[in-house]
Amino acid sequence: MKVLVIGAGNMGLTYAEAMSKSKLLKKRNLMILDSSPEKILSLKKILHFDVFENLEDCLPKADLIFIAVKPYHSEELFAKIKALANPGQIVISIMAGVTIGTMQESMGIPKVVRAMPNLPAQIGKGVTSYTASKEVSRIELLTIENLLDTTGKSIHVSSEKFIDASTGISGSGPAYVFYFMQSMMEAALKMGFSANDSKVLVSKTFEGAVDLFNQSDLSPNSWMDRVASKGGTTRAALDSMDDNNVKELIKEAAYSAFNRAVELGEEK
Ligand SMILES: NC(=O)C1=CN([C@@H]2O[C@H](COP(=O)(O)OP(=O)(O)OC[C@H]3O[C@@H](n4cnc5c(N)ncnc54)[C@H](OP(=O)(O)O)[C@@H]3O)[C@@H](O)[C@H]2O)C=CC1
Ligand SMILES: O=C(O)[C@@H]1CCC=N1
Repeated sequence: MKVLVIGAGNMGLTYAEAMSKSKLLKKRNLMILDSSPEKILSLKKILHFDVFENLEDCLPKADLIFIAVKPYHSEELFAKIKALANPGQIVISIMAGVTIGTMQESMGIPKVVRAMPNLPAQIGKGVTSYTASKEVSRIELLTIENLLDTTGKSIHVSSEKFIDASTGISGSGPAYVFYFMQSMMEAALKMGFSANDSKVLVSKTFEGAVDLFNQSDLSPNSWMDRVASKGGTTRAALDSMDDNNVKELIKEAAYSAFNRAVELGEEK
């Protein structure tokens, strides 16, 4: 099986590295294409895969086409792919919003998988949701799941609605965590800690809390109760967040990302 990754950015390069290093692909079965000349130069220094500058030279050889460009680059790319593709090829797209129907029609390829990964894929700790058009067979889907798992954990979802929804939870989610971290680091700096101490205090707090959560069946609410003493400091902070409606605002933010994913699909 030959895989072509289109778009060597944050996500495309991450998947190219992970898939080419896994035992799933034989040597030299990973091709990568990017439109930026500087990126091509740096990619050529990486030895796990073959680098291409023109679609004509690589697309016809691919069994699986992994699309990792920004949604606003997709329309132009699809038209070029359509001229070279054959209907037996399989497309996996990680683009936010762009629907399976649009991809089938614009590329003339019936077998399409839509997936939504997240940035921790870069360190093998990503989570990816995926769903497929009915033309993709069970065996093909199993192979694709194994490829997605090279960057972490994947979950199959029953419809594209859940791809847009997981964009609002896990796809964009790392940025919400960084937002919270940034806010806490700014508070620590204001309290007089050095930049380095602020970073250590905040990052270790996140790491420890997530590890605790993962090692038990307790809900986040139960863990909050274990930290908060009656009339104590944590309760003062949690009450302040509740008074300011922070939980509702976070839910609203996740819905904004979900809605934006749906909107991106409608813009096509
Ligand atoms: N970043 C994230 O955390 C996540 C991103 N995604 C999705 O992944 C996709 C990629 O995002 P990300 O990796 O951050 O984006 P990047 O901008 O980092 O990477 C995209 C790359 O594709 C290149 N490119 C653009 N058009 C073409 C083309 N026609 N042929 C070949 N290469 C092309 C770009 O080149 P140039 O820079 O010259 O335009 C760039 O190098 C997006 O659709 C996004 O929705 C999904 C989940 C998480
Ligand atoms: O912000 C975006 O549109 C992409 C999709 C999920 C994460 N980044």
